[in-house]
Amino acid sequence: MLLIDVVRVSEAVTRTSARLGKIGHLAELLGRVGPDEAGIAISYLSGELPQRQVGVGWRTLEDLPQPKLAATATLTAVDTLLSKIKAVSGQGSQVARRALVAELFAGLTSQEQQFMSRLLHGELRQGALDGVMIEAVAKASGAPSGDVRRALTLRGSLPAVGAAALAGGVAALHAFRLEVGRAVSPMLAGSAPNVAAALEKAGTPAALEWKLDGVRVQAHRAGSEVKVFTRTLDDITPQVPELVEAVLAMPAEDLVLDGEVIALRPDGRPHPFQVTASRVSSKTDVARLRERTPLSVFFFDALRVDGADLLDQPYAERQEALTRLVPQGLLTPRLVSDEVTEAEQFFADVVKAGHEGLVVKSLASPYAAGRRGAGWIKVKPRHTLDLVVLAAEWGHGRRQGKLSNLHLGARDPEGGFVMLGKTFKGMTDELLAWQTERFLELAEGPTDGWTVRVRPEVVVEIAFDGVQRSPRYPGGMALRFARVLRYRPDKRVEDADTVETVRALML
Ligand SMILES: Nc1ncnc2c1ncn2[C@@H]1O[C@H](COP(=O)(O)OP(=O)(O)OP(=O)(O)O)[C@@H](O)[C@H]1O
Repeated sequence: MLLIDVVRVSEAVTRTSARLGKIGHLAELLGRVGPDEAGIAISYLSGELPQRQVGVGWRTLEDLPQPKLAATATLTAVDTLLSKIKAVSGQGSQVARRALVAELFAGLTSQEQQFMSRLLHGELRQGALDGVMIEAVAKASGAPSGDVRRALTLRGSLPAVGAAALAGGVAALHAFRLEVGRAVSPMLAGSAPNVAAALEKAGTPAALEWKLDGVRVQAHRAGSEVKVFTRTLDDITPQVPELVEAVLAMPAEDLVLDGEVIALRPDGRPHPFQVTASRVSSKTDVARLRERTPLSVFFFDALRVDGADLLDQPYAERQEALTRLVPQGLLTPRLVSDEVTEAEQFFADVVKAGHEGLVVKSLASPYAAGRRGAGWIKVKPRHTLDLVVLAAEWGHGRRQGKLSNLHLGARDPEGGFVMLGKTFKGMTDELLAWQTERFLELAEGPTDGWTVRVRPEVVVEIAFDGVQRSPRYPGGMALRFARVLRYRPDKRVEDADTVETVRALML
């Protein structure tokens, strides 16, 4: 298939506002693409490269070669060149990479060049499109969309799942199983404003588990080999030797466990989140870092033990498997209770111990991989949301010349964002300087000299006192006393909280 076919469909999808219309355009193309190129087409249309990052910056794309007049580049040819670009590294790599980038762009028309530049910069990435793409794959392959979703949670890659569905239909989708060594999208938690509401949602008795503010980890073991993945399915095995050793010491050779790693101080209280995050992301000198900032491991779920998949088993049974396997000190502290006062006391204790709050879990719920399942509900003393910055206003007075007041949006699962309020609180001078620079880079559209609209790419963690009804904003609700806690460069826009999550917090 030619790249131009994909470019045209991508443009048609952007122009169409109706969901069904978007699905129709995508399904039509997927019905035509051959099995070898289906994965590439789905990647590009989702705004991603199969190679993820290829290391081409703006500088490399400053002066592009003359575009071709006729479109002849095939998806395969483009993909092969991108793989070559990614593979070039080491001495003199800049020059070699530039030459390959020039070769790639010299084969494209100007319409394709524009598409490819935006693709390389991640500007076409839209998490909201995932749902649409799942429906399109279902439509083009004749498989139910539920089957596409399930395979996706087990494989985590829409291009791989989509290509399989298009080639082999339902049967190919059913062949996706939990595999040791291949990361599964982790189950996520919904929210409740307090412990009583969480218990009501989960159904009693429910399990109350400490919510540790560390880094989510999924550990896989096959024989003597262990692999560890993050919430975004990145392999971090070399960075977390403590976890690898803990898993190797367990009496099962075939397992997949879910948990959290966190850096604790000698007195057992947690370090600030950044300390754990930076320890986990540091790749060099791990042995020395480990001495200075050891990681503690807490497991809270078992997805597979000795050949048995537990994903569809109720929480209570998965816990039994977990407690048989994992030493007491490595289990996340928990309490099973059906009493609000007891549960509130447990919540107060965990917060006093310096931790984030609780995750309240329904004893009957299966492991809803990749979903914000109703079976897990988080409760924190301070409400926080991960929101997307939609615009920023120039400050005045001491903040003259700085972009200050942020317009905050929650993700609409149907696409786009719903504005929930503004805040200029919680910003240090350093943060103001950083955000001014960042948002000017992301500025788009006309400005009234006051408000700068920005591409919705930055996720910020906001603390607030509650959600109230408000006719002023399109979602009919607004945050009370919103303030900035920190930016979340570790989160993608697709990971930001949705309007539904916010609605669940309205009292
Ligand atoms: N006992 C626990 N059970 C489940 N998740 C836990 C637990 N303790 C800590 N966590 C962490 O909390 C997260 C669950 O909340 P959620 O699914 O909303 O993720 P999140 O968006 O990263 O939330 P937050 O920013 O509030 O940590 C998990 O991803 C995990 O990292």
